[in-house]
Amino acid sequence: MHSPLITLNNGIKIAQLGLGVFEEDFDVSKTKEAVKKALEVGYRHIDTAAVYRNEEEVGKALKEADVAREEIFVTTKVWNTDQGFDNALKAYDRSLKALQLDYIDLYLVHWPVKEKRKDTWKALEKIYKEGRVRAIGVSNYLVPHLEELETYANVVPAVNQIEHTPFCNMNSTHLKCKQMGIALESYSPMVRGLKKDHPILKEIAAKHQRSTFQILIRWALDNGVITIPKSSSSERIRNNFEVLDFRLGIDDLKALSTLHDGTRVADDPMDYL
Ligand SMILES: NC(=O)c1ccc[n+]([C@@H]2O[C@H](COP(=O)([O-])OP(=O)(O)OC[C@H]3O[C@@H](n4cnc5c(N)ncnc54)[C@H](O)[C@@H]3O)[C@@H](O)[C@H]2O)c1
Ligand SMILES: OCCc1c[nH]c2ccccc12
Repeated sequence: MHSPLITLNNGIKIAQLGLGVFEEDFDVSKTKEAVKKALEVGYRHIDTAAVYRNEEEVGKALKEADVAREEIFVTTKVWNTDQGFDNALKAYDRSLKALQLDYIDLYLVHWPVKEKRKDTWKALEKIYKEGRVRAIGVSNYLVPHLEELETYANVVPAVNQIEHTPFCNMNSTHLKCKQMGIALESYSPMVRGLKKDHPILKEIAAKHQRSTFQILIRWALDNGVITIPKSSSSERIRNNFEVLDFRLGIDDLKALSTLHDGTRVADDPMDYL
């Protein structure tokens, strides 16, 4: 069974359910096998970043996997220390080489670094207009960042990747993205397990005979949001993908909409204003 596809604002399609490969301890030894396992299970969307220090491992997995390149959607990101026009151009070339790819499907500005984000976006527009990347986007852009981007962008981001979960719902950003035609992508969809025993989550999980992790992944999918749960465990990689044969009901979504408590696992993008 394959993930549903989302059509981005430039017409290209992305698998709505992907695999994230950020290891908090930067232990890249697990990445290659995790990506190969994910592709074997049916994932066709891999999310990495220059700062994850594992683009080489992702590239090896893509080479070794028995899946055609054109079937796989690969995202990577330009890190904060590589922002600015010339730096971002060089960073893209480094990522392309590390991944051993002829093109990247989606290239994101990792964080809206103040003073540099406009020039960084101009660099990504150059790469995109030259046809060297299939789509460009942003990450950790909230409404103020998007409103500022609207004043200088010639290309509308295809994706905005943010921390968006029932506990840290960025509904105002989601609405702004919809208004701009930007697809929303949720990172840390499982809140890194912090909320796995929440009573409302457990009640919904029991009703569907699923894990609370699967309920959190399904929440993103049923809200039309792209999501990229991370695991390097073969069993969990499979479990996280086994969410395509059920949906949450309106009562489940209403209950999950009451869970916002500000819990987040990443920095607050509002600190980047
Ligand atoms: N753009 C950004 O700034 C940004 C920030 C954070 C993460 N991301 C991306 O999003 C991806 C996912 O986010 P994340 O890794 O922060 O958190 P996540 O919510 O995907 O949770 C990952 C954690 O949950 C555990 N886990 C995974 N599946 C499980 C299961 N079935 N049962 C029990 N535990 C399970 C994993 O061991 C891992 O520790 C990252 O790998 C990265 O690609 C992007
Ligand atoms: O995309 C994940 C970004 C991130 C989260 N925690 C970090 C620590 C150091 C560098 C990058 C990150």
